[in-house]
Amino acid sequence: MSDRLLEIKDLTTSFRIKDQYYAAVDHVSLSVNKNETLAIVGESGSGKSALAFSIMRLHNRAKIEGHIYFHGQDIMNLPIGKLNKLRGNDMAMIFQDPLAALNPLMTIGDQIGEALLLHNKQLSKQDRQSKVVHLLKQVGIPRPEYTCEQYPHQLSGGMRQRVVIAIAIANKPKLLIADEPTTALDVTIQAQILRLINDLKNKMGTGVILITHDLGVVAEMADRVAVMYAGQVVEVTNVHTLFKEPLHPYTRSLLNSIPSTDQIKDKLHVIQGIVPSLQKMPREGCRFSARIPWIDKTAHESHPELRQVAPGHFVRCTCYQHFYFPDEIDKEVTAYGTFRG
Ligand SMILES: Nc1ncnc2c1ncn2[C@@H]1O[C@H](COP(=O)(O)OP(=O)(O)OP(=O)(O)O)[C@@H](O)[C@H]1O
Repeated sequence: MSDRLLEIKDLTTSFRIKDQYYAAVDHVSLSVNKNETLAIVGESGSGKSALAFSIMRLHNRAKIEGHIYFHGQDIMNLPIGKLNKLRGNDMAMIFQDPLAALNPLMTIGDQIGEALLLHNKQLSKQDRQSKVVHLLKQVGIPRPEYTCEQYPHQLSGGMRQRVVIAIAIANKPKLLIADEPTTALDVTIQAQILRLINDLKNKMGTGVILITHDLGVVAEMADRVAVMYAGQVVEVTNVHTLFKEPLHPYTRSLLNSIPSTDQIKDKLHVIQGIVPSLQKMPREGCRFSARIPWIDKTAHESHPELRQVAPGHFVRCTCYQHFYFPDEIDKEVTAYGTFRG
């Protein structure tokens, strides 16, 4: 049997602004296997959350085109009843904002209990209660029986996020999408939550899509990484290659902008500019070219596609073959009195 759990083909998600639709996710194709963590990285506005919401089919106003195969079945046209059964059961999502994900009028115990009932309607009240307590313990809540009786507003941000995670993992989903799951948490809790997601993956064979800004988390958790920029995937490879031999200028810029202890850097690289807004996003040519203006225009393709450059390693646009950082020139100028042309 195939290990392929999720296959996204040519997915485009567009939002309507005034009278026009603009693609926030632009022809994205990606896959996730069982027992695999695919990290999705990229700056704010690159389309990571829009992609996650599209996979869960949670956008109600966006136009979504393409295919999403879950266990080989295209779920794009699944009726809402079947889709609801899939969500929260086989596919679950941990949202960035825990407060928005919880019902303010229900106790924590009832909310987790409701998620459990979705999977097993026959579950007795007693079994439900003990499973809720077990889940709360799993996510590191110190007094689970007490927390069961509390409402979301009575918990700290970190505690609420742990409850959201308890709900997401309640039915041992086959696919877990975690959108910045630990941003709101302090480092010790963060490590605990990440371990929990890893345990779920290793013990249950869960496929995980992990959206994060934190490349340290990527290094620790991911098997493969997809780098997104301006709605497109610009590089996909395994985690080892991503850190050792990144190719796309954007990936290299992201990696070069993080502090490192094992490499002495004169100064961290700052990526010039910002991800353009949907309306201002260039729709032709290399979308990253405006942020690396020192690279000759001829280095970019006019219709850059994601191409395989080594087994399992995909890169968009040939500009990676000509890319260098400006301070590399500075150093050469100082050292040799020459300018690389
Ligand atoms: N409902 C919406 N209506 C209009 N534009 C939207 C909507 N949701 C997202 N966008 C736009 O789509 C683009 C991608 O947003 P998205 O939230 O997916 O980025 P992201 O990479 O997840 O960023 P972050 O890391 O900040 O969450 C942005 O330009 C954003 O403003």
